[in-house]
Amino acid sequence: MAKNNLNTSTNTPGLDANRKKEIIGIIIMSIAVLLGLSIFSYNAGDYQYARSISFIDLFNPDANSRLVQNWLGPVGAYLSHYLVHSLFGYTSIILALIIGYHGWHTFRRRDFKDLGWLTVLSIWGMILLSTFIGWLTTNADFPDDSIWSGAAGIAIAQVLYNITNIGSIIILSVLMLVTMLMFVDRDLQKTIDSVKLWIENIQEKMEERRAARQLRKEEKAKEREKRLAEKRAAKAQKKSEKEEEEELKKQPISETKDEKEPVKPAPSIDELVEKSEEEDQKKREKEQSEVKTLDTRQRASLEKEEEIDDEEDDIEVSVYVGKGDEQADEKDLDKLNKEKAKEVPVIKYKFPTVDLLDPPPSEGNEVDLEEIKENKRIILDKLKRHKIEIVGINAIVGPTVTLYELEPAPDVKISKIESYSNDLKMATASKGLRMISPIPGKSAVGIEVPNTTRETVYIKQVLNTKKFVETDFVLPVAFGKTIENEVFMIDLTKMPHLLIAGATGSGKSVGINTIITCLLYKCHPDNLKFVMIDPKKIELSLYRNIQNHFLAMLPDSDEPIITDTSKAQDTLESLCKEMDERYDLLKMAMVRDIKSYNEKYKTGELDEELGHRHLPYIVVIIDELADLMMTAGKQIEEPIARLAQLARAIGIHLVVATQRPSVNVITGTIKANFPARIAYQVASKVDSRTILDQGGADQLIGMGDMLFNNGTGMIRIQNAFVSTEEVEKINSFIGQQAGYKEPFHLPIIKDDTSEIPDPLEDIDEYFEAAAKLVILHQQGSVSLLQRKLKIGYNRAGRIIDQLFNAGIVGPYQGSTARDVLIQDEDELQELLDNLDEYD
Ligand SMILES: Nc1ncnc2c1ncn2[C@@H]1O[C@H](COP(=O)(O)OP(=O)(O)OP(=O)(O)O)[C@@H](O)[C@H]1O
Repeated sequence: MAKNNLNTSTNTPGLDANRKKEIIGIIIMSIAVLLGLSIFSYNAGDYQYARSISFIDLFNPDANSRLVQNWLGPVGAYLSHYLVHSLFGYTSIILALIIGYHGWHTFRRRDFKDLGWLTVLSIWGMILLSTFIGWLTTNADFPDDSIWSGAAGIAIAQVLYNITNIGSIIILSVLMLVTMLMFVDRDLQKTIDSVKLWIENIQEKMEERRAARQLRKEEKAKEREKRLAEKRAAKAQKKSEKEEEEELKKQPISETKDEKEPVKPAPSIDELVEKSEEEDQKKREKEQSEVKTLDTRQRASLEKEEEIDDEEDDIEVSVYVGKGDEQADEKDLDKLNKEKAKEVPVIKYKFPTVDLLDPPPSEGNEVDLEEIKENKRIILDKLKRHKIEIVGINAIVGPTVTLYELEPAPDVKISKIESYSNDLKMATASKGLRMISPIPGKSAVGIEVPNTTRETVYIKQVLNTKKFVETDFVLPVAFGKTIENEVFMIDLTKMPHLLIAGATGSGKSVGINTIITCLLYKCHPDNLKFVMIDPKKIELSLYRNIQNHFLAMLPDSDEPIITDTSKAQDTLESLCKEMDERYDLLKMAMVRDIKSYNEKYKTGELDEELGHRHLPYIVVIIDELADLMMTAGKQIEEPIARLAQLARAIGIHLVVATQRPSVNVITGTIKANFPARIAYQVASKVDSRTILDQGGADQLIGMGDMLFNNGTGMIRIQNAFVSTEEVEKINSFIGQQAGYKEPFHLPIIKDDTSEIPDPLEDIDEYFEAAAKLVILHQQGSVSLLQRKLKIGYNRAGRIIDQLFNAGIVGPYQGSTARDVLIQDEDELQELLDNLDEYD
């Protein structure tokens, strides 16, 4: 539109906007050249002569103007005096270069977007350089009379020196270095990548050349052989003809001789070409079968939406949209959960109902065929320009991105397409463009281009699918939807720990809420406990409401959500102790994992007297590992690594998130023990590599766009969105129910170096009642206290320890209950009276 206006307003025929730009460009470049020449030919004495020239002198051929040596005469003398002498010395030449570059841009009608940054950086570089030289001139006897630095450079250097003394040269040097690096490239990673790419391209070209040379050599050799063979055949024929003649001469009446064995003719050029084509075909097939073996996952069933055929090119694009998983009936999950709750009579519990979740908007996202057509055109255009031929395109439309599967012509190297990913990114003007090369299982390259309008995946769409409702996973987590619109679900017991990273605002917290929500909708509080560590103090605070149902904590802690680093450390150590205890229990029960253990316990095969108990799964959520690592480092790293290494079989699973995926937060030890990793959008390729061991997460587009890597392959998922209101509703639904008397208690960590604790320190309020019970039953057993006092295993165990310390029961005796050392209540009273602190 603007262009049209411009054209109509210019009435001069032949001088359209573009031509004007070219003329202006040439004028600007000429000015730059003149300026450069005047600076280049600066002469210190010129200015005096130039000043003495009067107006009349300009018409006098013998006037002083003749004495001016500057190539641009008096005008040049003035210009160069101000620029070289008064301002920045010879470094002012940079000004001429900048002006010239602007002229060139105008002439080539290029975009000025990036030029602003370069101009500022160049001017800054000029001032810095002249100051640097000025410093050397004034402080290091640089052989110069300010021509190189100019008066301004010297003045700035002087001021800097007066302020920071010798520090000024260090400051200047560092600034110079940084400026130089910025000149090289604003994004150093990009530079390294492009240098790598460049080297790879050269290598590729050299290889191609070598192959071509080899081919030529082989062809020549074959030709030579062919010629030789022909010669030999001709010779042989001649010889045989001669022999025949001689024979005929010798036996003129004899019958015709036996037919001689024909000489094998040399292969023709056509045969050779055919043979080499066959060999190539075999090679290609072998390559393709190798690629196929990379496939790690099944493709979901896709529905073909449309076939777009453009008149401009003859390649049609087949558009596919995943069918999505079948939705369950609204009441299915609730019904199943009701049954499940009945099976666990320990407490009366109602699972959160599906209607607590917001219904997704009724209208789905339309597939934008125009957008697909446009992207296809851009991609093909770009590749065609680089002489890359594509023979087929599929577009798979996902909720956030569309995957274009490009099938290159047989002779095109897949790595060649990959090298143009930056070009394609610019051409499609997309924020994040990810390349998958090759697509596992296919000899095709994938290009993921973000959709202009993305579709939010709501948690209800994911939880209310048959896949989730009917799953028999123990700890099912349905993260969201894949590009094929499939619900992506894992069993945390199989994974078994998750490491999550993503820049701030990328959707980590929503992701953690999705994980917890999935588990709350599928697990009974008797089977699942959470340990929540939230140094940021806000994200997980909503879950305080469900502490008596689902949270596990240290008995002496008054905060169900751990926000303090030292408490976090204690809790992690306590979890290690719980892990060791669980291992002992599993060993005693002679089972290999928690599932078999709980089954055995349920059937009554395990004796409570020996400390056997039902073991709930424990999911430890750490939202912001960086905060903990910064303050406690090794003390936090060690228990996390231990748990991650060993806790899998005994039902303790870690979900650890951080917004700072640097190597001092995600250390080698932590990383090695978390094979399953999730990356939301991160700031750089380096961050992506820290979390996923490869790039890609830097190309994600935020708001729950994530990559999941379980060590065997990578998959892009749109995380399901669960709002804070939904989380609140679920929590208050559970929190309102009666639940257990207290949160699940983790074992107390005893300081090994300290003595046996004072028997009457932190005495339990049930101490006296417990003492009376064991005396009455003459049996010092934990399960007796658990049953009669309706308390948990840990607390009962602690009370037994206190009874032992007070001399009421005897020491631990393995499988049998402890002896009771007091005979009756009178004796007990006497003992209690003697314990003065207890009075
Ligand atoms: N799956 C999603 N679908 C749609 N929008 C989302 C999704 N996940 C996150 N968002 C949007 O992005 C915003 C930021 O998400 P979130 O708070 O989870 O980021 P974060 O990575 O936890 O950030 P921080 O580290 O600062 O807490 C949310 O308020 C929401 O609007």
